[in-house]
Amino acid sequence: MIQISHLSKVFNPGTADEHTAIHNLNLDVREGDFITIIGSNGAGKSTLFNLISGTLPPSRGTLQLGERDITRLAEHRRAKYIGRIFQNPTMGTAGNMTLEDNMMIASTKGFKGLKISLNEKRREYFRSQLKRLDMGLEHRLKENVELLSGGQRQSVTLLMMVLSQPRLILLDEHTAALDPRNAAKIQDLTRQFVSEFGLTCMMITHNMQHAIDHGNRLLMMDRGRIVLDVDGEEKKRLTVAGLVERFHAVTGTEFARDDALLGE
Ligand SMILES: Nc1ncnc2c1ncn2[C@@H]1O[C@H](COP(=O)(O)OP(=O)(O)OP(=O)(O)O)[C@@H](O)[C@H]1O
Repeated sequence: MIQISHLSKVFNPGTADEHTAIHNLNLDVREGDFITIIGSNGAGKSTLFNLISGTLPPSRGTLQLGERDITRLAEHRRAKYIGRIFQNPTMGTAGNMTLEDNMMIASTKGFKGLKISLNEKRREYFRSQLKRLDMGLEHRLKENVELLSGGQRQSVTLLMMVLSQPRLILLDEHTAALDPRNAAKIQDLTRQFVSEFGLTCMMITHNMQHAIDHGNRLLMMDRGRIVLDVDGEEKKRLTVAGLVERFHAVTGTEFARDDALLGE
């Protein structure tokens, strides 16, 4: 579905600050894959997402989405196919606009959508979708999104993303800024949407247990490389202790993130 070949990213090339954040990385994401990604600090996880979404151009290598080479495709044009949710719950929605206008923009992919009719039929559709979140938001269509809590806002972002039907969804620690109850709620919704809509999804998490509990495939990154790629039955058998051990075995270093082990 998405094929990443010999992808490299070098920051500040030719200077004293030169740093290779992604090293000759190869990855074939299959249709319907739900991939969780863990890695030590600075492993290159967000840089990989920046390269996939087109936020950054690669130094070398190619990205192919289906039959199409998207290596040089501008970020805003990729956005139709590749959706991304960030840690910060305020980033996925426009706070000073109403919930229904936010949903209208997402469902029609652009501001011009507002000129199309936001009629009662559409409102009813938005209400029925918002009900899925089980947060009572179906009664708050006319409220500005900035009035919602972080957890509610991130749920709306997730719902809007799913409804806009991108081919690939990138979740960049999308629950890390939420309190544990809301984080668990969003993780549950993520799991539910992925299976219900058959989404293809990549999720960065610092929580090893989440990485084990979610998805069908797990990648571990270290210093710009994928050092572990596990799926199927082997993934189901993973444990946090086992992952830490394997990280040590393949990299020769300790996993440098305490929060990953503490499950915070
Ligand atoms: N714009 C940039 N300019 C220079 N160096 C960068 C830039 N973006 C990232 N880096 C460096 O590239 C490396 C990988 O960073 P990245 O943010 O992708 O890691 P990460 O795995 O997401 O880490 P974390 O878990 O700490 O968020 C780091 O050493 C980082 O300092």
